[in-house]
Amino acid sequence: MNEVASAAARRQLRQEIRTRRRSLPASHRIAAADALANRLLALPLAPHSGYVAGYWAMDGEIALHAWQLRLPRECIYCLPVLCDDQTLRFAPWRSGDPLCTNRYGIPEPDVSASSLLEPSRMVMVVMPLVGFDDHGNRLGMGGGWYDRSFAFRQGSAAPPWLVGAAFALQQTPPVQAQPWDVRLDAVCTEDRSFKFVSVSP
Ligand SMILES: Nc1nc2c(c(=O)[nH]1)N(C=O)[C@@H](CNc1ccc(C(=O)N[C@@H](CCC(=O)O)C(=O)O)cc1)CN2
Ligand SMILES: Nc1ncnc2c1ncn2[C@@H]1O[C@H](COP(=O)(O)OP(=O)(O)OP(=O)(O)O)[C@@H](O)[C@H]1O
Repeated sequence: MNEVASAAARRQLRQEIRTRRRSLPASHRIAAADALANRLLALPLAPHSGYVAGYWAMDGEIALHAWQLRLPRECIYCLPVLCDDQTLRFAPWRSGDPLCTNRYGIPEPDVSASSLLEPSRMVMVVMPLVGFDDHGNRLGMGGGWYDRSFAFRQGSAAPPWLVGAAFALQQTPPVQAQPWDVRLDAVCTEDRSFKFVSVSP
């Protein structure tokens, strides 16, 4: 299959996938969030303790609430916070903790700057995405937030483990990696898990 290479092709692919994703029926979303949680918890790289990052689903993204609720007791669920240096930090968040909205209208923990955690503190990061291919390439919303925040993983091993979460319909033909792209270690959908690295026990 032809590689998706040009910026215009990526833009068009993003729009098509986002439109299809938004039109998924609620019944599928509910079952998919549950199946996703099972798959994320069953990954060989899934941690038993430490900080794990999720996201607040928007724009029809697959939801993480089932995973958050079923995490091992020693794992601390965190949400991303947009920072002025154009990278993400993370903050622990449980249902009921205060939230504010960021520039995209996405809720994020309402905490002081001093309690934000660096991306390198995470053991596992479940990343939102628009599209993914079977090599672990990720097409995001186009802001470069995750690539900038986890650029250090281009030259170093996990942790943090980087795991994409998506509906199966978000799989794309091979996407040409950009120089700044950070490859995913795994992708979980409601249907299957893709593992792009080997994990020693
Ligand atoms: N749930 C979730 N949280 C996330 C991300 C994500 O993809 N999903 N991000 C992943 O990086 C970061 C935010 N990045 C984003 C980048 C662009 C747009 C967006 O809506 N863009 C609009 C137009 C731009 C605008 O409104 O200013 C669009 O494309 O329609 C949203 C989030 C951090 N948090
Ligand atoms: N490590 C980096 N250093 C500097 N700029 C970067 C880096 N990573 C990405 N960018 C910038 O971000 C822009 C958007 O990148 P890209 O289209 O790959 O975003 P994305 O992965 O789709 O977005 P997101 O991570 O927000 O979902 C790029 O044009 C690039 O200029």
